[in-house]
Amino acid sequence: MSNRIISILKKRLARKTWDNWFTTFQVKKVTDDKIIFSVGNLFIKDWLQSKYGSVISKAIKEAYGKNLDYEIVYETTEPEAFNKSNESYKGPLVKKKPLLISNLNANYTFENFVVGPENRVLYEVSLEISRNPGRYNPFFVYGMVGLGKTHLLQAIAHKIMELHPEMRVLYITSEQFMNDMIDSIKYGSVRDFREHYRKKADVLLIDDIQFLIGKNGVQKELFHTFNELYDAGKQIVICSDRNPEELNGFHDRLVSRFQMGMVMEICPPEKDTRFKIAKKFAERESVSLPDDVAQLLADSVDGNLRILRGVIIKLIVQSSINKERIGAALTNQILAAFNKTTVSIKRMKEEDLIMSTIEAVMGVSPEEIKGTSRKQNIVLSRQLLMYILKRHHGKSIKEISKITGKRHSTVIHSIKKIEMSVIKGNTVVKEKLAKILNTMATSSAAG
Ligand SMILES: Nc1ncnc2c1ncn2[C@@H]1O[C@H](COP(=O)(O)OP(=O)(O)OP(=O)(O)O)[C@@H](O)[C@H]1O
Repeated sequence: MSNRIISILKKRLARKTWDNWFTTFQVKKVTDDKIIFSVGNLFIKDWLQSKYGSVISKAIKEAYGKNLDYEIVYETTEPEAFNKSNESYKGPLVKKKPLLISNLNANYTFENFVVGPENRVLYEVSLEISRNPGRYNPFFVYGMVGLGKTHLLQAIAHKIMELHPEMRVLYITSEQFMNDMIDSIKYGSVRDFREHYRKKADVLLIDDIQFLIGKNGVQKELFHTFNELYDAGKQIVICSDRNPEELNGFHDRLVSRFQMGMVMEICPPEKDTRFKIAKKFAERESVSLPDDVAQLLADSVDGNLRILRGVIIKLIVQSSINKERIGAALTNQILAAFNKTTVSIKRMKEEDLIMSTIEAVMGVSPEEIKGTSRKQNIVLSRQLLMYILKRHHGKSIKEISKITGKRHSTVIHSIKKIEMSVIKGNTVVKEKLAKILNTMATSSAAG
């Protein structure tokens, strides 16, 4: 009979709804007058009760031929952590004046976030988190590059500040967290660093967590920060380019913390949504985009929305310089130029892209990098390549050794050398590294 309720529900609900909300839903116990269901996540329990209560009641009636009460319970794999957090949460701990302790992009709001069917649930959940910070913890959003993760994170931050002005909201990238940690070690201010992250924020939003892959020391620090905030019932929101299980090289205990709350994927926008997003991008620049142009863009550019935005910005700039109307002709021209660059970038292997960027920034060719010269600039370029391959692209020592033709011990030594330079605050190395990474990010985003 219990299987029957599950199959009735499956039939009544859309596939996407089932996948989003009901995959952990099970019949736990049936008594004469009550059915107890269990789910694997606290947020889902509340969400099902408030949004799908009547569907569940109807399924019970269909299965048993009568109305029966039901209850949904949450079965945790980490009972202590969850219970502790719920008991201890009694609203924001720091009741102070509205205080923004991070820089947010004013455009990244819910109002500017175009919602299509592919991301409606994610949008609703994000709003719900903003209304009840600390209740559904943590909230983990993952998805491919340029799909709006940062936008959504910051929209949550904006909304929480609007609805709960007493809360202190801290938005950071994980790279910033790492740099702050390194600086605090360097300047002997670890206590201040911990105070800042563990005590001052009521809401912590961390962008691009995948940046910490392989960075064990920073992960350890983050783990303690996470636990302290979590135990105090403070909201944690995290985003990443991959789901928690795919965060290879992350401590298991951190991954399991990420999985304790709500994990949701941000999906690529469908064509109709891209049309609306194109209009919104132009509107953000105070320009009205004709429908035929928005349609052409929605048909031509999919995936990374930063490319769509890049095309629209170019379109606006070109039309203003040339005093030319924004129409299909100009749009096609700009699209063609964009396609050339993005296609050639896509065709490149990541190591070739890094090497060509190093060549542009350092003036050292791939042949010189793979060669045996001990010239200072060439050695530094070689070490930077190995460091980026390891720390930013998760390549193994073996793979890096194959790409560069260098021995394992040389690869390990080179990576350590750059790491130490960053920790010690060597400005030349830090600046070159930042320039290479920024150049790569810009070229892969927009060509
Ligand atoms: N649904 C949306 N509606 C309106 N604008 C959007 C939407 N999704 C993304 N954008 C815009 O697309 C651009 C890229 O989004 P964003 O930087 O948030 O992507 P991301 O997923 O964080 O990328 P990355 O993985 O590189 O960090 C931003 O200008 C953002 O405002």
